[in-house]
Amino acid sequence: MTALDLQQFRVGSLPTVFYIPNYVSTEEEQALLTDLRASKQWRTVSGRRLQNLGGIIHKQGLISAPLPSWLQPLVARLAAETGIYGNVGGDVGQPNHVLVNAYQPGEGILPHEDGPLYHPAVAILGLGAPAVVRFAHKRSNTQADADAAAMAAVGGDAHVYKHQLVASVVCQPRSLLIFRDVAYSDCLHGILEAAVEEIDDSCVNAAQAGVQQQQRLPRGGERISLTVRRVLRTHKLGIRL
Ligand SMILES: O=C(O)CCC(=O)C(=O)O
Ligand SMILES: [Fe+2]
Repeated sequence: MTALDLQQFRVGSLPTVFYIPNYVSTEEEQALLTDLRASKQWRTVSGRRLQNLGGIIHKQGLISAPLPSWLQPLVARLAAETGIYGNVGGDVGQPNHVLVNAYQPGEGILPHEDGPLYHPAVAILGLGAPAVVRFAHKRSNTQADADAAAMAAVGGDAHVYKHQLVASVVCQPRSLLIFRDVAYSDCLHGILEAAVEEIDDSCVNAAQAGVQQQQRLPRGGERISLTVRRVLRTHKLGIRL
């Protein structure tokens, strides 16, 4: 497998976001959806259905488990083609964890950062239905505290806390969203709890995703996404409990 020229898939000016339409074919999508739906690993966490494949993540790192065999070709292809998982001892870094999230129309994921447990780059494959991933600049605690204090001083709500939206990416089914650098380290990302997405001026990939600015995009059906990452510290389940 040869490396892709990622630069040709760069979208927007936020460092650094890439969008690759049709990363998998409709046949591959159907095969993945069939295996994902049949998996016994589904859990419900804070109202969202998810699967942890490759092991369970703890504050200390990953208690690793083998990735399912049907997922291994995709993960190997992602590592070789994107090269985003770094270099490990002279070899291309391999992702070791896949978080699978299922979203019905109207469901989303709150703005969050993926944090320091991972090599700071992530690839998200979207299947089944579209969604919009929005990036907002994280504000420093000092800045947020100063704003909250200023608010409180004038009798306002000290908890009002707005992140600044910097980019939104329409993730069509079968597409790959990759982000790293500032987008990984200094931004939050999330998906609105919307049944219909409003495409606004913050959209950085309207042409690549085949949508128009100001368009309304119905989420349409269930979206299943695969968040593919490399957890930096891993432990084998040999710990005596
Ligand atoms: O489903 C998505 O596109 C986003 C998932 C995500 O941000 C995560 O798993 O950390
Ligand atoms: Fe995330």
